Amino acid sequence: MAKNESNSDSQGTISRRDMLKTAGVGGIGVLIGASGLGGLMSITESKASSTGAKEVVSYYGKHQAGITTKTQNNVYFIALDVTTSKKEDLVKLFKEWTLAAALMSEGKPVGELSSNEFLPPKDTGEAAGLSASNLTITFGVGPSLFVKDNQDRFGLKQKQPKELADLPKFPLDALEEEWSGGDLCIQACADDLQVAFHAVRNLIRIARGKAILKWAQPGFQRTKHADAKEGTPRNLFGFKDGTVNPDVKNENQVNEQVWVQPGDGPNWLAGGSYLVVRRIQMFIEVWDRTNLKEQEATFGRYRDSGAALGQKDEFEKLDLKHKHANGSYSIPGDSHTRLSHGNGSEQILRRAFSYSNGMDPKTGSFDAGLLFLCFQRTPSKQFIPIQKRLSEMDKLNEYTSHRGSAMFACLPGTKQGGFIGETLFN
Ligand SMILES: C=CC1=C(C)c2cc3[nH]c(cc4nc(cc5[nH]c(cc1n2)c(C)c5CCC(=O)O)C(CCC(=O)O)=C4C)c(C)c3C=C
Ligand SMILES: [Fe+2]
Repeated sequence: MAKNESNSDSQGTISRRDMLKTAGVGGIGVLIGASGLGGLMSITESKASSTGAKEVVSYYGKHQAGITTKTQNNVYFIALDVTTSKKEDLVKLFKEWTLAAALMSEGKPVGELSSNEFLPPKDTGEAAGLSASNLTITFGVGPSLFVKDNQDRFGLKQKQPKELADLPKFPLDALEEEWSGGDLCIQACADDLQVAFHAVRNLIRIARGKAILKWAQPGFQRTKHADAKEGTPRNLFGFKDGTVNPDVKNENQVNEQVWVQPGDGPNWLAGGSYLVVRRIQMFIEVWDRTNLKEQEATFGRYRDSGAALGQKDEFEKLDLKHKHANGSYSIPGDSHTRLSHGNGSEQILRRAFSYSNGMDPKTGSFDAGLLFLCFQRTPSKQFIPIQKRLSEMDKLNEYTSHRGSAMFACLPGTKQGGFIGETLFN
């Protein structure tokens, strides 16, 4: 935050830094009583402000944030397993998560930072003084929340959409249980990794006794500081990744491709979206020994400009018929671009992030790759047919391995006073 900017936003809300000061950490020293956060919020909400909300993505709305939101620099993605067997615990959890997520999205702590020295603070504190950094928190439910080991765990079996099912096994899948599945998921995206981590950490803390972490994967893209022009980010193979995507500003397109529509399935999911996650390892050492011509033939695009082979501009409409003088196609038949595009009828909203988890102890190489996250209205007509084509003959498969996989239904959004999941649980 710039030195002369106020910490408060236009709604009279207050940042983590102001909250710290109010709580006495920054020196002002107001005692917070047993009324805790509720009391504190009533003090702070009346605070007027002169500047607009900075780096805040509004939490409440028809759809959850973090889907058509402009992609942030970082993600912290987690899958959880539910440990409670009581539906009312789940409802309570989603109510608490909603309030906490709304606060954190505004750059506020989830509870008082230091009101009682004999108790652990409600908020873990590492985001104190940090801006909201465009934090978005997106919640999803997996097929196993509905039925696990043939058990209708929470009386929700009748509400399970047909589309919310385990993905089929694709050729070359090398999936590991430790990176797959989950009853619930949380995608926290922010322009600051510490802010994203703080969000999931506090949400897991709130879930204590009700749900546990199953797997977690942070991811990154180039920062907006490093690329002031905010061009298409490059993946760890050095190629621009994210060029062709539905236009999130076009309401017709997102209704067609991304948001589940009333009548598509059970009504509780209308306004939500299906998320497919693939944790794809990329063999960067092998790639780095591959010549540029081969690399470009693998993607069917030029590394430098991102344009399709035989074409000039990154965003030019694909010309799959373009041929070399010798009559062969400029964009090879086994290239990632030709196969993922198909006949253009299937589209997904990709929101992928690179990851780098140090060294893979089994091989001594980097454990690095792509946390492939994509949103869609109907997985059986979007991700599944695309991935079927790719898994059968994509040249990229020589350099990648799908190690993790999961599917979630991201719930519709909610209004202030409501809670995420209300349409499913009520
Ligand atoms: C099943 C869906 C897809 C998987 C899995 C996937 C993996 C994957 N992709 C890249 C890099 C690039 N992908 C590009 C385009 C592209 N990829 C998919 C789908 C999957 N990719 C689609 C639908 C598209 C767009 C197709 C089109 O209509 O043109 C590109 C080209 C530039 C771009 O448009 O983003 C790159 C580069 C990697 C590295 C990867 C797995 C590690
Ligand atoms: Fe791709």
